[in-house]
Amino acid sequence: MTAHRIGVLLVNLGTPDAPTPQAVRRYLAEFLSDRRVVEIPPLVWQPILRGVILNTRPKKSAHAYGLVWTEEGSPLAAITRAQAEGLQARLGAEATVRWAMRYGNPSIAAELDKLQAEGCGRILIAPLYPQYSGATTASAMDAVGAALGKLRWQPAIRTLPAYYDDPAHIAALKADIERQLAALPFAPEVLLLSFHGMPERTHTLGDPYYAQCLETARLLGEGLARKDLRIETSFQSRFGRAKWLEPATDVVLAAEAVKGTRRLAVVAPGFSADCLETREELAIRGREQFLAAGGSDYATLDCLNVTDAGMAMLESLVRRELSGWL
Ligand SMILES: C=CC1=C(C)c2cc3[nH]c(cc4nc(cc5[nH]c(cc1n2)c(C)c5CCC(=O)O)C(CCC(=O)O)=C4C)c(C)c3C=C
Ligand SMILES: [Fe+2]
Ligand SMILES: [Fe+2]
Repeated sequence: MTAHRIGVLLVNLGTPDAPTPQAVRRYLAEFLSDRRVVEIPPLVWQPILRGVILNTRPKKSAHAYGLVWTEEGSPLAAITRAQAEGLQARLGAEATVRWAMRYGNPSIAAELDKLQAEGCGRILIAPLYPQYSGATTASAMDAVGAALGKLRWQPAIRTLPAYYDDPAHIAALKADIERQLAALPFAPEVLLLSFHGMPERTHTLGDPYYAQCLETARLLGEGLARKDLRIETSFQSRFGRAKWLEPATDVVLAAEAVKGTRRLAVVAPGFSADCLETREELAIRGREQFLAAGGSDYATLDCLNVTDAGMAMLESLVRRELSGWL
């Protein structure tokens, strides 16, 4: 085998194969059994997961997925695939680009196998999480490690570091958010930066995610600063009974409306691709929460997805990490 080619593997979280309770159950069972995600001893957690959560949540979540499902499948998978195709077009013959999901399909192990079969002896793993968390970035690398553990002949591996404060990332977000704000039919008084939350305990135990979200928010806030727009930060998607990072997005949306904010836009700079959390939780439920509390105009801005700004940023980060290989 000649293994001189360079491979790039884009990795995102994962998503069910279909918006059905059965498919969502399979996905949640894998996701929520990851000890990087739920840091409760398995002897305590597994009975709760199998006895309660997997009997109730799949039906509710499948309904939510059904509201945002596209002809190309789950938004997260469809957009990650499009990002891989876009990056492939930008890198041309210089590298082979594939994409994988940490949970569900296509799996990290299967895509690493394909890259090797295509002659890639050097592979850059690019977890598409701007902010590092053990629950996301490290978990993706655990899956890479597990796949490598089964190989006699391993490829050389590099990893794209978190890019929460990278000037190219902040500039791409700023340009894309300004473009979208200018196209809105109303002028928002508040721009809410909503990041996915996590248990506060995970932060206390030393996970850098919270600090990196706040730094992205600070840099982006400086970049977007103007007199007629107040920028706020919040954390969404609370799961389970433990205390999560605060302030919670749903609480902030209602509180803003109650204190008189009429026009609000929300954007999620912690997601590289739109997904259930943006298209359903923010765009549908968030809207209901804000309008029910007295708001009049609400918009959810898109993630960077496959915009020129987003793809140019991804290409520049990947080329930088491939230096010496390309
Ligand atoms: C962007 C970073 C993410 C962190 C940090 C994160 C932590 C985390 N998430 C859960 C529980 C759930 N998350 C769910 C969906 C989901 N989470 C992320 C990203 C992060 N999660 C994304 C991109 C998505 C969307 C997936 C999609 O298919 O579109 C879900 C599933 C949906 C549902 O049933 O509500 C759960 C559950 C925990 C416990 C956690 C802890 C650190
Ligand atoms: Fe999550
Ligand atoms: Fe959610």
